Amino acid sequence: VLHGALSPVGGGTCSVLLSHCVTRVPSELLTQSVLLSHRATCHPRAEELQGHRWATFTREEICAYQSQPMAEMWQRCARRVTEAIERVVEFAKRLRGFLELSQHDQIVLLKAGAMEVVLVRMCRAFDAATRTVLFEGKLAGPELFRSLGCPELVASIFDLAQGLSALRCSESELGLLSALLLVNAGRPWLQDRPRVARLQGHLDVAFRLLLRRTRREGLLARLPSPGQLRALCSQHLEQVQAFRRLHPGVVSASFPPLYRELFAADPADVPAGTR
Ligand SMILES: O=C(C1CCS(=O)(=O)CC1)N1CC[C@](c2ccc(OCc3ccccc3)cc2)(S(=O)(=O)c2ccc(F)cc2)C1
Repeated sequence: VLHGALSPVGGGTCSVLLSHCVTRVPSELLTQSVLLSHRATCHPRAEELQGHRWATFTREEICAYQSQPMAEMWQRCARRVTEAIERVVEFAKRLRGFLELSQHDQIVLLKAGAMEVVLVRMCRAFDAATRTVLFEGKLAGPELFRSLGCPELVASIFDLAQGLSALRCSESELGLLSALLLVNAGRPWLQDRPRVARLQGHLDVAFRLLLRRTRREGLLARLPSPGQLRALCSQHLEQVQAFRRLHPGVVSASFPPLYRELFAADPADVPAGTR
């Protein structure tokens, strides 16, 4: 699925015409194109989030979610996170230099980093005052997700969103942070590590210059650590396995193919030659 989504045929990249800002230095051009790619692939858009006074779910609606079967709630979340990951794939395709990497390395970087970008992007849809997140059109607290049966994972997701929203990141900061979560030369299985490292270097310089320009250098020390993001993604994988043991067949029968490919690859799915 990921391979198909990356094929240039499926929606070409839009190389942003930055003709109107001839005075900018390369790193500011890069920052601007990352910001445009980020804004184009986040939903809802920043304006919609700020302007709108989102409603919270009523007690009855929360009870309805809490009494849904576990499999139904898992399917809902799997569908929504897959939609979010598809937008992250689109964001990656618009990142200058990403599509020039080998398909193999593009897939390696997305498999390792797409979920981390979704978790970082989540803080945009998070309301710190009420500790709620936008879910299916209204603001939901962790208790709404009770029927998932994984309270620690839900708590970790909310903690991360709470921590990130306290940093009050700008869309440019979130865009460059997301780009650096994807273009990470430290990921395992990369074929052309030096090439990824060069692209990562440009993004790192652009991020640092942005932070210096806006006097936000202190942000770097307060961002979630790679270990925290990795731990959350591992917790998610453990819970997917636990869910599959409780409900054999549901994931393969009714979860999105992209979700299955990323988080529930069956040994049986692996091409015979490499089993
Ligand atoms: O916020 C987003 C999107 C971020 C990218 S965007 O472009 O700004 C559109 C909005 N989210 C995408 C969907 C959401 C999501 C987040 C993490 C996640 O982790 C994997 C998982 C799978 C199954 C069970 C538990 C956890 C799954 C879905 S959600 O459903 O609202 C959800 C929320 C809290 C929670 F505790 C569980 C689910 C949050």
